[in-house]
Amino acid sequence: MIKNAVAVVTGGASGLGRATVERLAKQGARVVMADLGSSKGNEVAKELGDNVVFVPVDVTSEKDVTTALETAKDKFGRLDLAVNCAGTATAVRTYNFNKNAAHRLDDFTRVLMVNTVGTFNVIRLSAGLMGTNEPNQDGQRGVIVNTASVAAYDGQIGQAAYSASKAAVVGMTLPIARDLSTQGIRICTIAPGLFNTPMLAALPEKVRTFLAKSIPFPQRLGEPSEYAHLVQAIYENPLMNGETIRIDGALRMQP
Ligand SMILES: NC(=O)C1=CN([C@@H]2O[C@H](COP(=O)(O)OP(=O)(O)OC[C@H]3O[C@@H](n4cnc5c(N)ncnc54)[C@H](O)[C@@H]3O)[C@@H](O)[C@H]2O)C=CC1
Ligand SMILES: C[C@]12CCC(=O)C=C1CC[C@@H]1[C@@H]2[C@@H](O)C[C@@]2(C)[C@H]1CC[C@]2(O)C(=O)C=O
Repeated sequence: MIKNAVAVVTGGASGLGRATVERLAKQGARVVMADLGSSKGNEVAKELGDNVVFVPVDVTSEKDVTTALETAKDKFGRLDLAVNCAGTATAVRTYNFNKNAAHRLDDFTRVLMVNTVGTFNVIRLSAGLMGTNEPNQDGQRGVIVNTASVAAYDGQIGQAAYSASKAAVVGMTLPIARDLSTQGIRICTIAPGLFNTPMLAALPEKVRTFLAKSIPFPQRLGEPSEYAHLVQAIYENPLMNGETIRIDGALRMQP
């Protein structure tokens, strides 16, 4: 049960992460919201009350993530759930033949650093803290939930970096489940389709309507609360482990 659990949610100040923090806090969990110092983390944490603490974190930094985990331990006594929502996207073709310009290598690296390396950084450090928990009657010590994307499977034009970064998250899920099984730590990845968050709000209305029309059913963008619902379901179902779950209204993205 999520009540009284202690969670860390990266990217928790916006979109899917924020909805997750809200849902967990409403259900009686205590949450460390980890997001960039430049995010709205402080404001959002104040809105959500005493069971939510904001810690400025860049997920690619060992020091920052360690500070967030120490906050979970010092303030709430333990860590039961880590949710990786921090992420960034880009839309650049591999080669722009009109401008004779190749995809910048540092753009590719930046997306991989945040989405892939940042996710792994949080997983490896969270696992250490969860490993110190007393196991429950099933032998479980903790749960980790990652966020990939349907772009891991059907990436669109301009999505080489983003799709590669998310496919890596899908790829690491099973081996990590195997690595952490000895300590009773489960890990699953969610692959969202198209969700109504600031990441998509940046696209023109016409593009968003076009994208939503490509979803078989329901033919609309997903609500962040629907993602948060799945995080809770994964936490509460002891047999879910090592798997990536699409939540996408049967969407298969076109080129
Ligand atoms: N919105 C959508 O349709 C979809 C989103 N996703 C993924 O879901 C996750 C959440 O996305 P949204 O909520 O839509 O985006 P968002 O842009 O609303 O939220 C992302 C959050 O991550 C934070 N962040 C970015 N870089 C960070 C870093 N280095 N360290 C710590 N925090 C960092 C941002 O400050 C922001 O608060 C991302 O991983 C995204 O790739 C996947 C599929 C679909
Ligand atoms: C590539 C997309 C769609 C077309 C466009 O005009 C701009 C884009 C940049 C952001 C991309 C867009 C689409 O591919 C869906 C994703 C990949 C979006 C970033 C997050 C996104 O919603 C996702 O992860 C979907 O699974």
